[in-house]
Amino acid sequence: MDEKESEISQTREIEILMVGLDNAGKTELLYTLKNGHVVATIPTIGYNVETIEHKDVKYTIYDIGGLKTVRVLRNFYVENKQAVIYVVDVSAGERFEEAKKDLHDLVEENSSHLSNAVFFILANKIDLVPQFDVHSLAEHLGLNALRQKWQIHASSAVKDGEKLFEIFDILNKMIEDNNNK
Ligand SMILES: Nc1nc2c(ncn2[C@@H]2O[C@H](COP(=O)(O)OP(=O)(O)OP(=O)(O)O)[C@@H](O)[C@H]2O)c(=O)[nH]1
Ligand SMILES: [Mg+2]
Repeated sequence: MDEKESEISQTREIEILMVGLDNAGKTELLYTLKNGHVVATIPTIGYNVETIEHKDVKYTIYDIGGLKTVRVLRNFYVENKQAVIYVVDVSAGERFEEAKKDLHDLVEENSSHLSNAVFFILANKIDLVPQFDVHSLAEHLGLNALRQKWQIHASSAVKDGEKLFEIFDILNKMIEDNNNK
């Protein structure tokens, strides 16, 4: 790698939209990643944005409040996002249908901006239901209907600690593969 190339790779930036229903655990995930420890959260009325550096890549994450009245805000932040992290509370099975509709609404309402984004579905709060089958969530959410690349992974924003950084490694690879397709 010559000097110029290495300069470019060091300043790589990835913008991520993080969405999902209220109480899914988005803000907990964001600040556990940012601060390295669990924080007390309150429902997000608006959004949070943080930049986190990991292995020479800067990830800027827009965490949009999921309450019904707040979530429309996301439509103002979809531009230039290479990835969407869609967070689902796996302990709230009664809300899977609502999450499915919400996810597909997001994609339909922003089809041009998100046409080349990758989708990272986080089956969060897995610590509360450790036996939960993540693949069944893919079916509940109708992920096979998505035209974009997607993956689904389990997480616990309160228990996983440093392991959460794997999200970035997987996302990075997904984005690279997507750009080279
Ligand atoms: N047990 C457990 N609790 C979690 C997990 N992630 C988040 N929580 C808790 O769930 C509650 C809601 O988390 P938030 O991060 O505020 O949820 P949110 O998705 O940002 O919600 P909105 O801001 O309303 O959209 C908080 O009490 C968190 O501590 C998890 O993985 N496991
Ligand atoms: Mg929040």
